[in-house]
Amino acid sequence: MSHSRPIPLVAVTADVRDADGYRWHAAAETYVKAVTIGLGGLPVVVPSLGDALDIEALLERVDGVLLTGSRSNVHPPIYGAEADAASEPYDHARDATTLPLIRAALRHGVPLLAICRGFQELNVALGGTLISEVQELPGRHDHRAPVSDVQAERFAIRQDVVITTGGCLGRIVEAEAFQVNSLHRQAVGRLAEGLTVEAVAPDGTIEAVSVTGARGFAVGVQWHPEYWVATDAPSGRLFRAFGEAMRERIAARGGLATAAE
Ligand SMILES: N[C@@H](CCC(=O)NCCCC(=O)O)C(=O)O
Repeated sequence: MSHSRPIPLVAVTADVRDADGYRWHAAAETYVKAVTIGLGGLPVVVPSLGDALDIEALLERVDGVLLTGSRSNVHPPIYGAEADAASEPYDHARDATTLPLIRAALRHGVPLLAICRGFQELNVALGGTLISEVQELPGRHDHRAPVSDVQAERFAIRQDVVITTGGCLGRIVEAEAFQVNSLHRQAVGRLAEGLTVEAVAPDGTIEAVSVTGARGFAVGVQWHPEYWVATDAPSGRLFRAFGEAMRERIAARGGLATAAE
């Protein structure tokens, strides 16, 4: 059976958690649901196996990569900073997987959407740095999640972002400024050379980037478009653009290989 509108297969990155005597590789439901609801894709959670994961084989089979958010932080020595208790928790297995995955996806032109930690991984993967506890820095606002036991309150849309004029994100979301949610303690420090700023917060925090001259869709956002993808216009447009980029690549590669063909 061929699809008139192909269903992109989307690699979704996983956190590593230890519980009940097992090591789990997991992605939050909001991300995998956003792939289905937001772009009509088929999510596949990719274990953070580091060198044991055949990234080239993965990228041959998937149509895009979604880098998820996480409460864990990229290990600071990776970008030349000191590791201290304040920047914990870490997820070394995830770092060892996502950073090479980002570089390989960009090399092959595989569409990539990076969210929050994923956005920070994109900057680090291309040689940039991060700053920790951004809320403690002079002139910066508090970008952490509101204190609440209710997820909808933690992911509330409440922070202004201003879109870079003439950038790709502005064309995607069809807006010059809008509000987003904000659930992060770290932020971009030194922007990687290969990235273009697509949005900033009022305090100057970089909130979105694109990969300069990328072969395909390659966008990262510090906020969480997955959470309100069904109801928030900029979130929905971003996921639909990600989906269309994957469908264009599928078509350019001769369509989906399906069992019936
Ligand atoms: N840990 C990093 C990245 C932030 C991030 O991905 N947040 C998502 C977690 C959502 C939650 O708190 O439930 C940072 O803090 O900057």
